[in-house]
Amino acid sequence: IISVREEEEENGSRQRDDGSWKKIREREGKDLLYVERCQQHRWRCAEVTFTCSDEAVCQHWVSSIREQLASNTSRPKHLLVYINPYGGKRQGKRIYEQKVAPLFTQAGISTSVIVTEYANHARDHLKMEAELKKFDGVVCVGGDGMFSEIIHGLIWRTQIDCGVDPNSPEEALSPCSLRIGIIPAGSTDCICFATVGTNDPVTSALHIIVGDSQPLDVCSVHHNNMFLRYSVSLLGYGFYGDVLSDSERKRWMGPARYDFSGLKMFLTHHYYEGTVSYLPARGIIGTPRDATRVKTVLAAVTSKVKSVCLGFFHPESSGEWRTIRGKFLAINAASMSCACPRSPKGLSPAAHLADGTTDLILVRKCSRFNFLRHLLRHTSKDDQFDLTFVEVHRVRRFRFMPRHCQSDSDLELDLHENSKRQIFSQICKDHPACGCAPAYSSWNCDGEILTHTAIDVRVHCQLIKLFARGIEELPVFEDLTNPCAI
Ligand SMILES: CCCCCCCCCCCCC/C=C/[C@@H](O)[C@H](COP(=O)(O)O)NC(=O)CCCCCCCCCCCCCCC
Ligand SMILES: Nc1ncnc2c1ncn2[C@@H]1O[C@H](COP(=O)(O)OP(=O)(O)O)[C@@H](O)[C@H]1O
Ligand SMILES: [Ca+2]
Repeated sequence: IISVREEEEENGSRQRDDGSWKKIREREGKDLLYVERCQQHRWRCAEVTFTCSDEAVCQHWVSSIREQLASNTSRPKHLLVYINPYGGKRQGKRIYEQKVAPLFTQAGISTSVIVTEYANHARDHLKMEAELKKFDGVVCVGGDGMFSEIIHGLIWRTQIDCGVDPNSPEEALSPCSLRIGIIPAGSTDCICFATVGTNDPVTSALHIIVGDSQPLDVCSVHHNNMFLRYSVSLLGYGFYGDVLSDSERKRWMGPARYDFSGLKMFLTHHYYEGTVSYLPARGIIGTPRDATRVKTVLAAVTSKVKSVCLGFFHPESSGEWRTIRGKFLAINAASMSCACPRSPKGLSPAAHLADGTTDLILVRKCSRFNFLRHLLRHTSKDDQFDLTFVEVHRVRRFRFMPRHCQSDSDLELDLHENSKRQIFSQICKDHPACGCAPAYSSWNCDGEILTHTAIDVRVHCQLIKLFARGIEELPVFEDLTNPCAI
């Protein structure tokens, strides 16, 4: 139930929102607004009118429904809304005003709305000015970049308030208590799509109104013990880093810039050398190669319950660091599936939202034809990891070092090759058309470019919470309280 509304008209008929006329019965009716599930994870606000000849009974219904709604502590009552008017197709403000604000009003939610005036406005407002105590949640109207601003502000502020040093890579960060709602109005909107199942402003608004809660893992990214950024979706070096760098110069093209740059970078076919080391996740249920997708926190909780029962759940137990050196077309860390309309199953279809791990996907140097096979599998049912040049590991922590940054002793091992390369790189500078790979790519961190290439990444389990419930893949009326039923 979203809310209950009392009919005001006394006589005849009245016009509905859609223009049609509705007959008012003899007695006043009570409209009940409720959530209706539609296709493909979409939700809509539906309406049903109840009438009763006894006005006292009627009033009793209304007041008890209102009391129950008011006493529901998971539902937000005051929200702080940030709108990026320049994200995606620049429709953020219109989307919020036309589709979302009327629903919040209907549900009795009060809002404080800030339309951002410059990049990082929302982040800095949350970091320093916002009176967070007044609110039950934050709403982000924009794309993944705008969401990234919001979490940077909120996580930073929470650490300062809790006396935790946000710069230290070893520090356990304090979880943020305010939930975040995402109204999709960006270009990719993968964080919304992967946590709600669709990019639809009304559906997102309804998840906020009913007070859903979905914990989410956050990766912290450091360079030489210096904090760089947080990431919740994709950290991508090589292909996705290059696509992002190239597409930033084509912002005027709107969301199509990614397809243009994607094609360009596919044809450019650069590979990068470096060393990846990682700490494999131990004691968790599931692997990135699981055919069955388990995305809802419910399923994650269920597997925890099962593993506790079986006695092998050790959240902190980790193995030894492992190291892989090579030439890569792409190094991707997906902390969630990264599903989006371009790839409805995402970069790592079985990634969990809230298990404290990220899926590290290494795509080694291969032919253009093979890389295309890998890319195309993101759009079909075929397994994108089932290729000899692709490997995937579920990890808690990883580091990357581009070859040119490696220590002297490492490089001495490669001395012979290195001197050859220096000669060739000079030739390449003189003849740029020779197609030799450049030394560095950049990291795409949730759609923002990182300033360093050598990074240390650590997953912080369930650091933030969203107004979402993961993608529902279970029959709606199954007994969700009984783990054995799932
Ligand atoms: C041939 C078709 C291949 C399709 C492969 C699609 C894989 C798509 C996986 C996308 C993962 C996206 C992860 C999310 C990243 C976002 O954080 C981030 C920021 O979003 P925002 O702008 O909303 O703020 N978005 C991005 O970095 C955009 C990544 C987009 C990648 C598009 C790649 C298109 C590839 C086209 C290759 C074409 C080859 C054709 C050969 C004939
Ligand atoms: N008022 C503003 N003017 C310019 N840039 C902004 C403004 N508000 C936010 N931004 C920045 O715009 C960038 C893109 O925002 P986003 O909402 O993710 O759209 P898109 O999905 O199209 O990239 C983000 O890096 C964000 O920091
Ligand atoms: Ca995860």
